[in-house]
Amino acid sequence: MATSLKNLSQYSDKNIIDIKSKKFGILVSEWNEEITESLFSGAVDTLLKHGAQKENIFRKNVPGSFELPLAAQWLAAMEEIDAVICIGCVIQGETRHFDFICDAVANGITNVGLKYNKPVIFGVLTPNNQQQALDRAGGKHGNKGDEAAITAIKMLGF
Ligand SMILES: Nc1c(NC[C@H](O)[C@H](O)[C@H](O)CO)[nH]c(=O)[nH]c1=O
Ligand SMILES: CC(=O)[C@@H](O)COP(=O)(O)O
Repeated sequence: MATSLKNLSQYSDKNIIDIKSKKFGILVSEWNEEITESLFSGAVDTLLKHGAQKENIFRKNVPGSFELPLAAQWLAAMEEIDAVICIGCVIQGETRHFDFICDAVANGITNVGLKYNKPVIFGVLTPNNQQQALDRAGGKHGNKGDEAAITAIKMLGF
């Protein structure tokens, strides 16, 4: 289903586990900062809304989305981290650079979760333009950060 047909901030909150003791690493790409800060706020607000403790949410910045997989690996390797949320926004430019970054980031993040057997969430927007990004970072289509956070919570309750 296309995001335009669903709101990223609307989800079922049935069967949500107690996450008071859970520790979350959140990685935030500095590229497209206006967007990624909105995504980060959405993720944190959602975690806190469902009972996470502020002192159990650990933020680290990365230069760009391409660095998310390596940083996710560093966090996932920490025994005390229960889940990692990767926040980024890769906006299509004039060249194929977009394709290479998006593929590398998606595959890299997937592999980290599989390697460390814990939720490593893809909270990365890959829009064609700035407006599509704004629409998904607290705009008319909701906030991808909300979706990433509730996904982490649900996976911890698997
Ligand atoms: N163009 C975007 C980038 N580019 C930077 C890369 O992510 C990476 O930091 C660089 O290639 C050095 O390894 N990153 C984004 O997150 N979003 C973009 O739109
Ligand atoms: C996704 C990117 O790296 C992109 O913003 C770079 O832009 P361009 O393809 O015009 O160099």
